[in-house]
Amino acid sequence: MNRIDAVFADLKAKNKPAFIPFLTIGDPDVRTSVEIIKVLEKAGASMVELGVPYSDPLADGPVIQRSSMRALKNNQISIYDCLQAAKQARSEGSELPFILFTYYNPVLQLGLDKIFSLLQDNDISGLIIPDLPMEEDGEVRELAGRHGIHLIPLVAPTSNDRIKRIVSRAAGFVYCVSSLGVTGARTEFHSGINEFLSTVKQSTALPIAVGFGVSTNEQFKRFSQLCEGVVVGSALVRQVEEVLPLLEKEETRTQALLQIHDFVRQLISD
Ligand SMILES: O=P(O)(O)OC[C@@H](O)[C@@H](O)c1c[nH]c2ccccc12
Repeated sequence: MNRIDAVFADLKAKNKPAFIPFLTIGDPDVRTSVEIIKVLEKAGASMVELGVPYSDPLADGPVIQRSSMRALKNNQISIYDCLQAAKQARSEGSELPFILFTYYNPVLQLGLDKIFSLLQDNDISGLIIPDLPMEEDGEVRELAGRHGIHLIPLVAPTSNDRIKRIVSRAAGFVYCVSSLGVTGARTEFHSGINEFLSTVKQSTALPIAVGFGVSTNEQFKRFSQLCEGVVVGSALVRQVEEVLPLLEKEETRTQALLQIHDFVRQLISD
């Protein structure tokens, strides 16, 4: 069974939501990303989106854009480095399912056949490509299925009559984008979000997760009532950005990691 399916089945039995953090790998470096993955697991993450930094992150707001630029400036992070981070976290005992989160261009540069054998060899359970439209995802979907990797689609409040077609080809879970625009913490969401989430829910037997803008415990709890999972990226990446000065010095790294841990604990507490 794919690790993602096992985690959602386990959480369903416990009637608990999945907490799915997004992390830009290589910000500030791969070693730190591995340590943050372990902190996320201890703090209660159900699975992790491993963000491949990209020079033209069209769907990202300023926090993740800055994070990607830091990762690329410091280390020229590639998909290989992200897989290395997953492998290292695994070797240090992480049981989390990993979802590789990448724009389409780095995938094309690596080559479709190559990437899926890499994902399989590195025990990656899912793949999200935000700029791969359903109309062009045939080959990717076929390869993903053949390698046991879940290709997780995004649906937006404006997807309307495309929702059924998108979710009919989904695997793992359906990623519901809460608002229009780019990633980034928000105080309010798309006006029809409750109806949107229930429409998606009724269109699939798969778990659904919501993302975009979640940054408070109140928002996490609100969406946990409507979905099986909640994705948080920018608010977490902002925490990493805030503790960068502490991460740079060995004597304050533990304090930095603890700050990230405590942020997550308060974000997802019942
Ligand atoms: O950052 P937010 O607002 O918490 O949203 C999650 C998001 O970070 C993550 O899933 C993501 C990062 N980059 C993206 C681009 C498109 C869609 C989703 C994403």
